[in-house]
Amino acid sequence: MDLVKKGPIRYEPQKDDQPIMIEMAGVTKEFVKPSGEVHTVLQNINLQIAKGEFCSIVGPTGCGKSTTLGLIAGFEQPTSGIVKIQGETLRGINKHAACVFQTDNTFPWKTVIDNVSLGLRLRGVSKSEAYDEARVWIERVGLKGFEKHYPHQLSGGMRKRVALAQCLIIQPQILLMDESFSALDVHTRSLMENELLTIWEQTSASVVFITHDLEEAIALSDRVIVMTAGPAATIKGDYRIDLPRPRNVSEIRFDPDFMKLHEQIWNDLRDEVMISYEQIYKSQ
Ligand SMILES: Nc1ncnc2c1ncn2[C@@H]1O[C@H](COP(=O)(O)OP(=O)(O)OP(=O)(O)O)[C@@H](O)[C@H]1O
Repeated sequence: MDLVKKGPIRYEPQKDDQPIMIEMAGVTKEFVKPSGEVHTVLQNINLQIAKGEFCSIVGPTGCGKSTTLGLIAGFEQPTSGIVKIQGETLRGINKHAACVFQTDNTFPWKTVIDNVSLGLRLRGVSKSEAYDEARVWIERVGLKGFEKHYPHQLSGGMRKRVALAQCLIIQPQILLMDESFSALDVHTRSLMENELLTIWEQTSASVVFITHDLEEAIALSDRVIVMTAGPAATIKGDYRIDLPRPRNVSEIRFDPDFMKLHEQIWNDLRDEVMISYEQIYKSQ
């Protein structure tokens, strides 16, 4: 199985029959430290993600995964290079994208139905219509009966479902997920991963999923991108995950092809993790 592309090339979508949704062309991102020193986080990132593609990004801690997501969301602007969404240069916030972070996106003073319907209300949809649509999404994420509950009355997994419904109700073309399930216990996490796949398969959303967990990345994705250790991180490998769908994330881990992919990608990732550890050790 020769699934990896390496070297200074443009990383193209695996769903090559679909139009490009996200493009990063020659993207470099620098931050200026309080000392005035320039810190280059990302260096010349070239990446294309197709419509409907599920793409995970893995890499050592601090390499710039969240920064990459922030650039696609439009929270950050590239220092050089371009981010394009559906062929248009992104200026300001990406209106096609919704984000699910590690911490809850829910508003604690709003009920589940008010949290979930909020995105539609902000787009001018009437309360009754927004509530009707919210009920559909609340049921879809398995929270029927909890419409009137407040976030503090729910478990962490249930709050994550609210956050997902809150994002998905606006039918985003891009779903950006930053370690979204990492705070969940292992059982809730696999349930949520399977539910995410079921919902995603019914949409044409492109997903960019950041995780530290390589198994999670392989189990969910069409494609896993490995980043190098920073500073000036770049893309080291781009792996096609040609495992059959629909997938059960708990079962797919025992597939021999999964294990082979895991070994191959981990070989790449491990070297970067070791470089990152050395850097942290030397800086102490
Ligand atoms: N707004 C900012 N100002 C200055 N430096 C920043 C800013 N945002 C991120 N950085 C720096 O950029 C680097 C990459 O951070 P980022 O959060 O993107 O990495 P990451 O790969 O997501 O990390 P982790 O895996 O630990 O979550 C870090 O050195 C971080 O300190």
